[in-house]
Amino acid sequence: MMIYPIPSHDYEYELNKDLNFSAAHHIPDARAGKCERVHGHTYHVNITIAGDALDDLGFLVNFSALKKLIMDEFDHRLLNDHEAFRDIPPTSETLAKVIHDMVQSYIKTEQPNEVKCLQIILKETPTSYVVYRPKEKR
Ligand SMILES: Nc1nc2c(c(=O)[nH]1)N=C([C@H](O)[C@H](O)COP(=O)(O)OP(=O)(O)OP(=O)(O)O)CN2
Ligand SMILES: [Zn+2]
Repeated sequence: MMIYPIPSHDYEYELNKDLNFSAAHHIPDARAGKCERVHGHTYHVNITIAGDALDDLGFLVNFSALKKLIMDEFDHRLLNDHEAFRDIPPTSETLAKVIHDMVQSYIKTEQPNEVKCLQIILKETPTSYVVYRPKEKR
């Protein structure tokens, strides 16, 4: 089991959601070596959200809603076809930021309580992962 890096904050609540999705991608540049060819991964994502207030259900954010958001967008797709990767390849780094921005935009529009996505961990292979944290914490 992976031990996650922890973002520092002073919010009262912190939520973490793990999920997996399957997708294909390629990095269209010879410098990427074998990754220039289309290949697949079971991506593992860890989403960290924090806030001081819960909604009327007692949720910071619904775990299921977070999973659905990511699965609907990326599961069983070729990531290179996604509009977010029109100008930059779908690497672990770029995908982690895209997922962060999607989650932040979702909670801003759908959650009445003020919550923030503090960190995305994106694990592409058993030996490779990235951590994305937005600059400002609040
Ligand atoms: N900084 C990055 N480097 C690489 C990325 C990336 O997203 N960011 N991606 C790839 C490939 O897509 C590849 O799927 C993953 O590479 P790698 O970790 O080298 O995979 P291996 O299974 O071959 O690694 P082992 O060291 O044999 O476990 C490449 N680089
Ligand atoms: Zn890959």
